[in-house]
Amino acid sequence: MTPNTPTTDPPADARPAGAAVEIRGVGKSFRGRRRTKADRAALHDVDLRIEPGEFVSLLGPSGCGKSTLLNILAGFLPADSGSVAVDGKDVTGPGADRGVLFQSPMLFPWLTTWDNVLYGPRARRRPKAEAAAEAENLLHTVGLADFRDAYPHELSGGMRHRAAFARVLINKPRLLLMDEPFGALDAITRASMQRFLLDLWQQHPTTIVFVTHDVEEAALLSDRVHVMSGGPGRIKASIDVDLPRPRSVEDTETLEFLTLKRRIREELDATLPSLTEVAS
Ligand SMILES: Nc1ncnc2c1ncn2[C@@H]1O[C@H](COP(=O)(O)OP(=O)(O)OP(=O)(O)O)[C@@H](O)[C@H]1O
Repeated sequence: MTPNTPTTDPPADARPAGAAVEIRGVGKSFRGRRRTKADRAALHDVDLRIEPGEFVSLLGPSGCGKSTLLNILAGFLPADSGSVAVDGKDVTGPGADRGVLFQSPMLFPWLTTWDNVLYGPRARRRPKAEAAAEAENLLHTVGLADFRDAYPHELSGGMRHRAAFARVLINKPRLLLMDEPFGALDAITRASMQRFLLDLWQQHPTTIVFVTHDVEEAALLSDRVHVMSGGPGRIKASIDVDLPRPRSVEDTETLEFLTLKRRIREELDATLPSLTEVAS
Protein backbone atom coordinates (compact mmCIF):
# COMPACT_ATOMS: atom_id res chain seq x y z
CA MET A 1 0.00 0.00 0.00
CA THR A 2 1.39 3.44 -0.90
CA PRO A 3 1.42 6.11 1.87
CA ASN A 4 -1.38 8.01 0.08
CA THR A 5 -3.78 5.10 -0.29
CA PRO A 6 -7.02 6.01 1.54
CA THR A 7 -7.85 3.59 4.33
CA THR A 8 -11.45 4.73 4.98
CA ASP A 9 -14.62 4.58 2.86
CA PRO A 10 -14.93 7.36 0.27
CA PRO A 11 -17.22 10.24 1.30
CA ALA A 12 -20.90 9.61 0.52
CA ASP A 13 -20.86 12.14 -2.35
CA ALA A 14 -18.01 10.29 -4.07
CA ARG A 15 -19.96 7.01 -4.16
CA PRO A 16 -21.71 6.05 -7.38
CA ALA A 17 -25.34 7.17 -7.57
CA GLY A 18 -27.41 4.37 -6.16
CA ALA A 19 -26.75 1.31 -4.08
CA ALA A 20 -25.33 -2.06 -5.08
CA VAL A 21 -27.64 -4.94 -4.15
CA GLU A 22 -26.59 -8.54 -3.61
CA ILE A 23 -29.24 -11.20 -3.05
CA ARG A 24 -27.88 -14.67 -2.39
CA GLY A 25 -29.83 -17.90 -2.05
CA VAL A 26 -32.90 -16.22 -0.59
CA GLY A 27 -35.79 -18.45 0.43
CA LYS A 28 -39.07 -17.55 2.09
CA SER A 29 -42.11 -19.60 3.16
CA PHE A 30 -45.38 -18.54 4.68
CA ARG A 31 -47.35 -20.50 7.26
CA GLY A 32 -50.31 -22.48 5.91
CA ARG A 33 -53.57 -20.85 6.99
CA ARG A 34 -54.81 -23.78 9.03
CA ARG A 35 -52.66 -25.91 11.26
CA THR A 36 -53.20 -28.88 8.95
CA LYS A 37 -52.04 -26.93 5.90
CA ALA A 38 -48.42 -27.18 4.80
CA ASP A 39 -46.22 -24.07 4.64
CA ARG A 40 -46.22 -22.35 1.27
CA ALA A 41 -42.84 -21.62 -0.32
CA ALA A 42 -42.97 -18.12 -1.85
CA LEU A 43 -39.29 -17.86 -2.86
CA HIS A 44 -36.63 -20.50 -3.39
CA ASP A 45 -32.90 -19.90 -3.79
CA VAL A 46 -33.14 -16.47 -5.39
CA ASP A 47 -29.82 -14.96 -6.52
CA LEU A 48 -29.67 -11.47 -7.95
CA ARG A 49 -27.00 -8.81 -8.28
CA ILE A 50 -28.02 -5.25 -9.04
CA GLU A 51 -25.37 -2.69 -10.01
CA PRO A 52 -25.26 0.84 -8.56
CA GLY A 53 -27.60 3.12 -10.51
CA GLU A 54 -29.25 0.24 -12.38
CA PHE A 55 -32.98 0.29 -13.09
CA VAL A 56 -34.29 -3.28 -12.92
CA SER A 57 -37.78 -4.69 -13.16
CA LEU A 58 -39.14 -7.81 -11.54
CA LEU A 59 -41.74 -9.18 -13.92
CA GLY A 60 -43.79 -12.31 -13.42
CA PRO A 61 -47.22 -13.85 -13.03
CA SER A 62 -49.41 -13.12 -10.04
CA GLY A 63 -48.22 -14.89 -6.89
CA CYS A 64 -44.66 -15.62 -8.12
CA GLY A 65 -43.12 -13.75 -5.19
CA LYS A 66 -42.26 -10.30 -6.62
CA SER A 67 -43.70 -8.35 -3.68
CA THR A 68 -42.22 -10.81 -1.20
CA LEU A 69 -38.75 -10.22 -2.66
CA LEU A 70 -39.29 -6.44 -2.62
CA ASN A 71 -40.50 -6.56 1.00
CA ILE A 72 -37.40 -8.53 1.98
CA LEU A 73 -35.22 -5.88 0.27
CA ALA A 74 -37.14 -3.15 2.08
CA GLY A 75 -36.52 -4.94 5.38
CA PHE A 76 -40.26 -5.36 6.04
CA LEU A 77 -39.97 -9.16 5.95
CA PRO A 78 -37.07 -11.38 7.04
CA ALA A 79 -35.78 -14.01 4.61
CA ASP A 80 -35.82 -17.61 5.94
CA SER A 81 -32.52 -18.42 4.27
CA GLY A 82 -29.81 -16.71 2.26
CA SER A 83 -28.71 -13.11 2.54
CA VAL A 84 -29.56 -9.67 1.21
CA ALA A 85 -27.01 -6.86 1.28
CA VAL A 86 -27.36 -3.24 0.19
CA ASP A 87 -24.05 -1.46 -0.32
CA GLY A 88 -22.38 -4.42 1.34
CA LYS A 89 -24.47 -4.17 4.53
CA ASP A 90 -26.86 -6.98 5.45
CA VAL A 91 -30.50 -5.89 5.47
CA THR A 92 -31.93 -6.55 8.93
CA GLY A 93 -34.88 -4.12 8.85
CA PRO A 94 -36.15 -0.97 7.13
CA GLY A 95 -33.61 1.84 6.67
CA ALA A 96 -33.32 5.41 5.40
CA ASP A 97 -31.07 4.21 2.56
CA ARG A 98 -34.18 2.59 0.98
CA GLY A 99 -37.34 4.34 -0.17
CA VAL A 100 -40.51 2.39 -0.94
CA LEU A 101 -43.39 3.38 -3.22
CA PHE A 102 -46.55 1.31 -3.39
CA GLN A 103 -49.51 1.10 -5.76
CA SER A 104 -51.43 3.32 -3.40
CA PRO A 105 -49.46 6.52 -2.68
CA MET A 106 -48.59 6.67 1.02
CA LEU A 107 -49.53 10.17 2.16
CA PHE A 108 -50.95 11.28 5.49
CA PRO A 109 -54.46 12.53 4.62
CA TRP A 110 -54.39 15.14 7.41
CA LEU A 111 -51.19 16.80 6.15
CA THR A 112 -50.72 19.18 3.21
CA THR A 113 -48.37 18.28 0.35
CA TRP A 114 -45.71 20.47 1.96
CA ASP A 115 -46.00 18.80 5.37
CA ASN A 116 -46.16 15.32 3.84
CA VAL A 117 -42.91 15.96 1.96
CA LEU A 118 -41.22 17.37 5.06
CA TYR A 119 -42.41 14.56 7.31
CA GLY A 120 -39.22 12.46 6.93
CA PRO A 121 -36.70 15.31 7.41
CA ARG A 122 -38.62 16.52 10.49
CA ALA A 123 -38.72 13.01 11.97
CA ARG A 124 -34.96 12.79 11.43
CA ARG A 125 -34.48 16.31 12.83
CA ARG A 126 -32.70 17.55 9.73
CA PRO A 127 -31.86 21.30 9.71
CA LYS A 128 -35.10 23.14 8.89
CA ALA A 129 -33.84 25.63 6.28
CA GLU A 130 -31.95 22.97 4.33
CA ALA A 131 -34.95 20.59 4.28
CA ALA A 132 -37.35 23.40 3.28
CA ALA A 133 -35.09 24.39 0.36
CA GLU A 134 -35.02 20.77 -0.81
CA ALA A 135 -38.80 20.42 -0.45
CA GLU A 136 -39.23 23.58 -2.53
CA ASN A 137 -36.96 22.19 -5.27
CA LEU A 138 -38.61 18.79 -5.25
CA LEU A 139 -42.12 20.23 -5.47
CA HIS A 140 -41.00 22.11 -8.59
CA THR A 141 -39.46 18.93 -10.02
CA VAL A 142 -42.66 16.95 -9.50
CA GLY A 143 -44.84 19.82 -10.77
CA LEU A 144 -46.64 20.44 -7.48
CA ALA A 145 -45.26 23.86 -6.51
CA ASP A 146 -48.76 25.34 -6.79
CA PHE A 147 -50.25 22.56 -4.67
CA ARG A 148 -48.03 22.77 -1.60
CA ASP A 149 -51.00 23.71 0.62
CA ALA A 150 -53.38 21.13 -0.86
CA TYR A 151 -54.42 18.02 1.08
CA PRO A 152 -54.17 14.58 -0.58
CA HIS A 153 -57.93 14.45 -1.26
CA GLU A 154 -57.58 17.68 -3.27
CA LEU A 155 -55.00 16.12 -5.63
CA SER A 156 -55.60 13.91 -8.70
CA GLY A 157 -54.32 10.30 -8.72
CA GLY A 158 -51.19 11.25 -10.71
CA MET A 159 -50.53 14.23 -8.42
CA ARG A 160 -50.77 12.05 -5.31
CA HIS A 161 -48.19 9.72 -6.84
CA ARG A 162 -45.88 12.64 -7.59
CA ALA A 163 -46.30 13.95 -4.03
CA ALA A 164 -45.41 10.46 -2.72
CA PHE A 165 -42.30 10.49 -4.93
CA ALA A 166 -41.21 13.85 -3.48
CA ARG A 167 -41.86 12.54 0.01
CA VAL A 168 -39.56 9.58 -0.60
CA LEU A 169 -36.90 11.41 -2.66
CA ILE A 170 -36.30 14.06 0.00
CA ASN A 171 -34.74 11.31 2.12
CA LYS A 172 -32.21 10.71 -0.70
CA PRO A 173 -32.61 6.92 -0.82
CA ARG A 174 -29.81 5.02 -2.54
CA LEU A 175 -32.29 2.31 -3.44
CA LEU A 176 -35.84 2.97 -4.59
CA LEU A 177 -38.23 0.02 -4.32
CA MET A 178 -41.44 0.36 -6.31
CA ASP A 179 -44.28 -2.17 -6.05
CA GLU A 180 -46.53 -1.78 -9.10
CA PRO A 181 -46.64 1.96 -8.46
CA PHE A 182 -48.74 2.76 -11.54
CA GLY A 183 -50.87 -0.40 -11.50
CA ALA A 184 -54.09 1.32 -10.44
CA LEU A 185 -53.82 4.32 -12.81
CA ASP A 186 -55.74 4.82 -16.06
CA ALA A 187 -53.72 4.40 -19.29
CA ILE A 188 -53.14 8.13 -19.90
CA THR A 189 -52.04 8.94 -16.34
CA ARG A 190 -49.89 5.82 -16.35
CA ALA A 191 -48.06 6.91 -19.53
CA SER A 192 -47.52 10.36 -18.03
CA MET A 193 -46.15 8.85 -14.80
CA GLN A 194 -43.78 6.62 -16.81
CA ARG A 195 -42.51 9.72 -18.64
CA PHE A 196 -42.18 11.49 -15.30
CA LEU A 197 -40.24 8.60 -13.75
CA LEU A 198 -37.82 8.42 -16.70
CA ASP A 199 -37.10 12.17 -16.39
CA LEU A 200 -36.82 12.01 -12.63
CA TRP A 201 -34.38 9.10 -12.75
CA GLN A 202 -32.17 11.09 -15.16
CA GLN A 203 -32.17 14.03 -12.71
CA HIS A 204 -31.87 12.00 -9.48
CA PRO A 205 -29.93 8.86 -10.43
CA THR A 206 -30.46 6.03 -7.99
CA THR A 207 -30.84 2.25 -8.07
CA ILE A 208 -34.43 1.24 -8.77
CA VAL A 209 -36.19 -2.11 -8.35
CA PHE A 210 -39.57 -1.90 -10.03
CA VAL A 211 -42.23 -4.61 -9.71
CA THR A 212 -44.69 -4.87 -12.58
CA HIS A 213 -46.98 -7.26 -14.48
CA ASP A 214 -46.64 -5.17 -17.60
CA VAL A 215 -44.10 -6.28 -20.25
CA GLU A 216 -44.15 -2.92 -22.06
CA GLU A 217 -43.63 -0.95 -18.86
CA ALA A 218 -40.71 -3.20 -17.83
CA ALA A 219 -39.04 -2.89 -21.25
CA LEU A 220 -39.51 0.88 -21.48
CA LEU A 221 -38.12 1.71 -18.05
CA SER A 222 -35.45 -0.88 -17.28
CA ASP A 223 -31.81 -1.59 -17.92
CA ARG A 224 -32.55 -5.21 -17.09
CA VAL A 225 -35.76 -7.22 -16.79
CA HIS A 226 -35.72 -10.17 -14.42
CA VAL A 227 -38.52 -12.58 -15.28
CA MET A 228 -39.73 -14.58 -12.29
CA SER A 229 -41.61 -17.88 -12.29
CA GLY A 230 -43.73 -19.11 -9.43
CA GLY A 231 -44.28 -22.19 -7.33
CA PRO A 232 -41.95 -21.30 -5.56
CA GLY A 233 -40.69 -17.98 -6.90
CA ARG A 234 -37.31 -17.79 -8.58
CA ILE A 235 -35.54 -15.76 -11.25
CA LYS A 236 -36.14 -17.57 -14.51
CA ALA A 237 -34.45 -15.25 -17.01
CA SER A 238 -32.63 -11.92 -17.00
CA ILE A 239 -32.87 -9.85 -20.15
CA ASP A 240 -30.69 -6.80 -20.89
CA VAL A 241 -32.50 -3.85 -22.40
CA ASP A 242 -30.01 -2.26 -24.76
CA LEU A 243 -32.29 0.50 -26.02
CA PRO A 244 -30.67 3.95 -25.99
CA ARG A 245 -31.50 6.49 -23.28
CA PRO A 246 -33.09 8.91 -22.73
CA ARG A 247 -36.22 6.97 -23.68
CA SER A 248 -39.72 8.20 -24.18
CA VAL A 249 -43.13 6.56 -24.29
CA GLU A 250 -43.07 7.08 -28.10
CA ASP A 251 -40.11 4.63 -28.33
CA THR A 252 -42.55 1.77 -27.68
CA GLU A 253 -43.54 1.87 -31.36
CA THR A 254 -40.07 1.11 -32.80
CA LEU A 255 -39.21 -2.28 -34.32
CA GLU A 256 -36.35 -2.69 -31.82
CA PHE A 257 -38.75 -2.21 -28.94
CA LEU A 258 -41.37 -4.58 -30.32
CA THR A 259 -38.71 -7.28 -30.86
CA LEU A 260 -37.53 -6.87 -27.28
CA LYS A 261 -41.09 -7.01 -25.99
CA ARG A 262 -41.70 -10.27 -27.85
CA ARG A 263 -38.56 -11.78 -26.33
CA ILE A 264 -39.62 -10.83 -22.80
CA ARG A 265 -43.17 -12.06 -23.43
CA GLU A 266 -41.85 -15.46 -24.60
CA GLU A 267 -39.88 -15.82 -21.36
CA LEU A 268 -42.93 -14.78 -19.38
CA ASP A 269 -45.25 -17.17 -21.25
CA ALA A 270 -42.86 -20.01 -20.47
CA THR A 271 -43.44 -19.38 -16.74
CA LEU A 272 -47.21 -19.85 -17.03
CA PRO A 273 -48.80 -23.27 -16.53
CA SER A 274 -50.52 -24.67 -19.63
CA LEU A 275 -54.32 -24.92 -19.63
CA THR A 276 -54.11 -28.71 -19.17
CA GLU A 277 -51.89 -28.23 -16.10
CA VAL A 278 -54.35 -25.68 -14.68
CA ALA A 279 -57.28 -28.09 -15.28
CA SER A 280 -55.56 -31.08 -13.63
N1 LIG B 1 -48.30 -12.51 4.40
C1 LIG B 1 -48.50 -13.62 3.72
N2 LIG B 1 -49.03 -14.72 4.31
C2 LIG B 1 -49.22 -15.87 3.62
N3 LIG B 1 -48.89 -16.03 2.33
C3 LIG B 1 -48.37 -14.97 1.69
C4 LIG B 1 -48.15 -13.71 2.34
N4 LIG B 1 -47.59 -12.86 1.44
C5 LIG B 1 -47.49 -13.55 0.28
N5 LIG B 1 -47.96 -14.80 0.43
C6 LIG B 1 -47.96 -15.85 -0.62
O1 LIG B 1 -46.67 -15.88 -1.19
C7 LIG B 1 -46.77 -16.04 -2.60
C8 LIG B 1 -46.07 -14.87 -3.28
O2 LIG B 1 -46.84 -13.68 -3.05
P1 LIG B 1 -46.41 -12.26 -3.60
O3 LIG B 1 -47.43 -11.28 -3.14
O4 LIG B 1 -45.01 -12.01 -3.26
O5 LIG B 1 -46.53 -12.48 -5.18
P2 LIG B 1 -46.57 -11.40 -6.34
O6 LIG B 1 -45.76 -11.97 -7.45
O7 LIG B 1 -46.15 -10.07 -5.83
O8 LIG B 1 -48.11 -11.37 -6.71
P3 LIG B 1 -49.00 -10.21 -7.36
O9 LIG B 1 -48.37 -9.92 -8.68
O10 LIG B 1 -50.35 -10.82 -7.48
O11 LIG B 1 -48.96 -9.04 -6.42
C9 LIG B 1 -48.24 -16.16 -2.92
O12 LIG B 1 -48.56 -17.52 -3.00
C10 LIG B 1 -48.93 -15.52 -1.74
O13 LIG B 1 -50.20 -16.08 -1.52
